Amino acid sequence: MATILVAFDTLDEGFERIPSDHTLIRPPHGRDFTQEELAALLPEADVLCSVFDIPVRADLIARGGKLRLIANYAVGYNNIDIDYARSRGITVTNTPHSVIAPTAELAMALLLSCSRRIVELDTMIRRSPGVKVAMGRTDRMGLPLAEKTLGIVGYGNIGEAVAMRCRAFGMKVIYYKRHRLSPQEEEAKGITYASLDELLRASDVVSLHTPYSPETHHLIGERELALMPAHAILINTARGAVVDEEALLRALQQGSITAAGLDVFEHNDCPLAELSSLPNVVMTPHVGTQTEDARLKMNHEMLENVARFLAGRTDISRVV
Ligand SMILES: NC(=O)C1=CN([C@@H]2O[C@H](COP(=O)(O)OP(=O)(O)OC[C@H]3O[C@@H](n4cnc5c(N)ncnc54)[C@H](O)[C@@H]3O)[C@@H](O)[C@H]2O)C=CC1
Ligand SMILES: O=C(O)C(=O)[C@H](O)COP(=O)(O)O
Repeated sequence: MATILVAFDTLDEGFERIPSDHTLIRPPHGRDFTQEELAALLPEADVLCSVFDIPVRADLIARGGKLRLIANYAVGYNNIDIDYARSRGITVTNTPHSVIAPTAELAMALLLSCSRRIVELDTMIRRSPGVKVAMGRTDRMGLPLAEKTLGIVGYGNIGEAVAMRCRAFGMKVIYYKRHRLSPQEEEAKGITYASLDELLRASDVVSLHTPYSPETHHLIGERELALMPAHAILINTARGAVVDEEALLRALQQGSITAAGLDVFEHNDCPLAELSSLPNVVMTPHVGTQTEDARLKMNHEMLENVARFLAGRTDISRVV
């Protein structure tokens, strides 16, 4: 029978999927296991349940002599040393289905907040409690979305869900990914391919949805930001280091793009301090999947992967 080490604090719902003859090791509610605790517990574990903000590096994995499965509670798995896991024959799974809609909804929330300057206007009202804020007819105008162009960088599950929502707002959608879709797929989805440079030049809104990898590190840097029109908006719900945050800060300060909506940040999800003083930035602290529904579904999806793997099934969300 297997020992399942759950590295992080999570809901209880979903654990009923694990047959009771397996041993579960979970941290006390309210906190995650530390790296030291994980290193001490791993030699006993057949399965490790991990999450995007707990690094699962080679030195930690190496402690798991019996480890057969790392089940990540996230679609992104850049917290795991995948090459080392592969070299050890350890399976890695993720939770691709439950994160799609909530993350796409957050991207829409950031987009609408930026395009209609919601946070800036809300702050104005709060600064003068009980006083009507006087707005000139042309003060603080927003960017309309209808008939504008959305550029999706990384057209996978979440990119597609954002594209679908933006099409409902009347936007034209162009996309960039490594492997272009077939003309039939493009036609069915109502999207047009562009190279990254073409997309950046042509888009009024750019929304990032690639995984983080050495290939996507600083995919959007100074050169790419300079290609975007001055009225354009950048949305990042992917991973912080897909964008060169220093370069983004300069672009926003200099007005070479209009606004940014950011859920993720380059340095361990801690935004550069200077971003906080810019009215044209809307920030959230990596909460793409922070809804009750998503948290439940992610738990179920992760634990279903564990239960199926332990039952010898291959119908799991396997990344390695
Ligand atoms: N802010 C949040 O809370 C959340 C963030 N995420 C992030 O969103 C990312 C995307 O998630 P999904 O859409 O589910 O993944 P996915 O695997 O369905 O789609 C990723 C897309 O990016 C493309 N891509 C990969 N490398 C590329 C490159 N170098 N250049 C251009 N395109 C490239 C792929 O071809 C694919 O179309 C995750 O990897 C994760 O980092 C996901 C969920 C929640
Ligand atoms: O799925 C991903 O990739 C994510 O970024 C996660 O949904 C974030 O989940 P938490 O770590 O906030 O539980």
